[in-house]
Amino acid sequence: MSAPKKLLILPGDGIGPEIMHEARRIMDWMAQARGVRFDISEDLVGGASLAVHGQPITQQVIDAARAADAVLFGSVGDPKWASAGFDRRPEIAILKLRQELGLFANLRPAKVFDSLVDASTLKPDVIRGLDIMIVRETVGGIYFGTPRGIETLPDGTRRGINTEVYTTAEIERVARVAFDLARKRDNRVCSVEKCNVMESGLLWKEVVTDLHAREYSDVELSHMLADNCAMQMVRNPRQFDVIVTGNLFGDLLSDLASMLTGSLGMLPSATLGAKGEDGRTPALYEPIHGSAPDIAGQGKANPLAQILSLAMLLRYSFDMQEDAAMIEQAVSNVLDRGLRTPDIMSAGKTEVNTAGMGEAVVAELDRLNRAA
Ligand SMILES: NC(=O)c1ccc[n+]([C@@H]2O[C@H](COP(=O)([O-])OP(=O)(O)OC[C@H]3O[C@@H](n4cnc5c(N)ncnc54)[C@H](O)[C@@H]3O)[C@@H](O)[C@H]2O)c1
Ligand SMILES: CC(C)[C@H](C(=O)O)[C@@H](O)C(=O)O
Ligand SMILES: [Mg+2]
Repeated sequence: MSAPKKLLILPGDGIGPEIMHEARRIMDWMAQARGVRFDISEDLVGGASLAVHGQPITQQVIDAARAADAVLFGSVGDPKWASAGFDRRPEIAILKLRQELGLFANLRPAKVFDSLVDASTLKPDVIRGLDIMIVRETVGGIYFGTPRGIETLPDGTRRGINTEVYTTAEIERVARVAFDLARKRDNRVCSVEKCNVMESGLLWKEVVTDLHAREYSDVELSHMLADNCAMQMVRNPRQFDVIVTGNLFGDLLSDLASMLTGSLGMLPSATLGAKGEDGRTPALYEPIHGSAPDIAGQGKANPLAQILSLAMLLRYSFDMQEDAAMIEQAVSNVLDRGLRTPDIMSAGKTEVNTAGMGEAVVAELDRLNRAA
């Protein structure tokens, strides 16, 4: 029998530990009801790590993430550390993990569950059946380009600097992920940049166009300026299948896309690296939202993005298609039955707290498992 898969769990800050608790509930159920064995370890990141180790992520955690078959991440960020200095931000934990593990392709699917069409602030007719995949580049662009920093000018005023940098290789590898995904979906990619203003955007467009002509001419390719894309996503989001874009635009567009599905608390993500010589693909799974300090500790957080991130982990890293599909089905059924955390609550539905939603998903999994 092969060794159990190594799973590193990093709950983080704010609502992170609360929603991770519900994902763990699912893992416990899988072990007990389906005999699924994982080699699970858990560690500190973000403000939780700063409080104990004085740094947002330790080398030990980075090494453990590298050694794991997959990482399930919660969220980081805590206003307590706002004045601790830019080098001691909790958010460094996720940025460092992406960089150190080479996690360059962040897959952010925005799918509308039928029973949540009324939860979106957009009209049901606009979002019913929506299924978009945003592929966001996550180790380059303005997040990491140099020069960067804050400098004091001779006249005593200050200047903040960040630089958008993309190389051909960085653009090509993320575009390849988008084209490959499109082939398994509706076969359409929309590449998003601002080539009208930024040279890095111009290069982005050229590289994607060249790669398409060389290797992916069977896929329909379109290009869109990022500002127009934000508008089109609200006007007519179903026009999109796969969107591929850089780090910052992808961050903004995916938060926007989450509201089409009803709530930021609904969107999971997978961030993948390049396959190594050992045949393993480094991967981290996390909700796209943050630590939500405004609702932390109140039992109000929606755990579904975290639970759906676990489903993505099972599908992409462990090839457990049946288990992943069963979790997604359980989530869908629970929503069909009218259970809602406050962020997706509407008239006539039943409000539950974070634990209530997790328990309901487990009960539904149990029902589906017995019926199978
Ligand atoms: N990957 C990450 O760990 C990550 C992602 C985004 C933001 N952050 C960090 O999180 C902190 C808070 O940032 P923010 O407030 O701008 O963004 P946020 O995503 O934490 O919250 C934005 C809004 O959405 C709500 N929300 C988010 N997740 C929810 C959930 N699961 N259920 C119900 N409501 C939910 C929050 O209550 C809040 O009103 C900051 O420190 C930020 O840097 C971390
Ligand atoms: C916390 C922050 C560094 C992060 C990002 O900007 O990538 C977050 O907003 C996200 O979407 O994962
Ligand atoms: Mg974000």
